[in-house]
Amino acid sequence: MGDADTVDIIMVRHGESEWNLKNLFCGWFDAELSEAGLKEAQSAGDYLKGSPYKFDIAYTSMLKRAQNTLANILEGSGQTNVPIIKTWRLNERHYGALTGLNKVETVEKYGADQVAIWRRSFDTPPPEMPEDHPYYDSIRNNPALKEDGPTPEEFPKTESLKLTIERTLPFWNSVVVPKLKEKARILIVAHGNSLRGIVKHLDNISDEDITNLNLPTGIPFLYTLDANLKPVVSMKFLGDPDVVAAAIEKVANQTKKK
Ligand SMILES: O=C(O)[C@H](O)COP(=O)(O)O
Repeated sequence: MGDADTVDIIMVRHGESEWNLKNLFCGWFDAELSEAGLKEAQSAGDYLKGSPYKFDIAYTSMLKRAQNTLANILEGSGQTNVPIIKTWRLNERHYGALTGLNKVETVEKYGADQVAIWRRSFDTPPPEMPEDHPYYDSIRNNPALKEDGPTPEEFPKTESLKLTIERTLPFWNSVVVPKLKEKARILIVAHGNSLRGIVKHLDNISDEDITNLNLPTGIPFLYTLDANLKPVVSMKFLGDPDVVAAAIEKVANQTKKK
């Protein structure tokens, strides 16, 4: 737990989605949680219920896999009264033309090195999503994005991690940072790559080293920040270390044949 000079923040990647289960590139497609993902969210809630962590406010994306993970965490930890702020700026990175493709099949078609660049490099985006792409309309016309979404000019057709960070950081700096400075107790439930961007920013991880970071689904992690919002505790996963390691490995290996 933080002390008088520090502040804690808990972050969680959403539980496994239906498209994670099918090993499809998801991005801005609004996939549901899988049964396993729902259970992950409920387990995270149970864990937090028995922990000292209580929240004053929660932030999440405009995508239901993150929103439903958050709802289950708050319900499981007995904190359903926590106000929730939703923003497109916490959405998963947009996977462009890869959206809906199977990750292993994409490796077979383009090679492991190219797919690794598209998944984990800092500034190389996947190919743009064309307007005749099977998922272009459902993404572009997602009603959730009418509540809070990019302007037509901002609406991405693909995103690198760099581009994702460029639209997440304005939210982090203008909304989250002032709350952290007030010592608010914050929970963020978002996505593998929008969270990789926040982690990169907090820990000042190099553009090269960030390629090695994979975040597991549904396992909360803690940052404890000093008065200058510099980490004194970085990415401390709140769960069994063996379970965490296996979950991270599972994400890394999604592009490998079973
Ligand atoms: O958007 C997706 O496909 C996943 O949520 C993240 O996929 P990745 O781990 O392949 O970046």
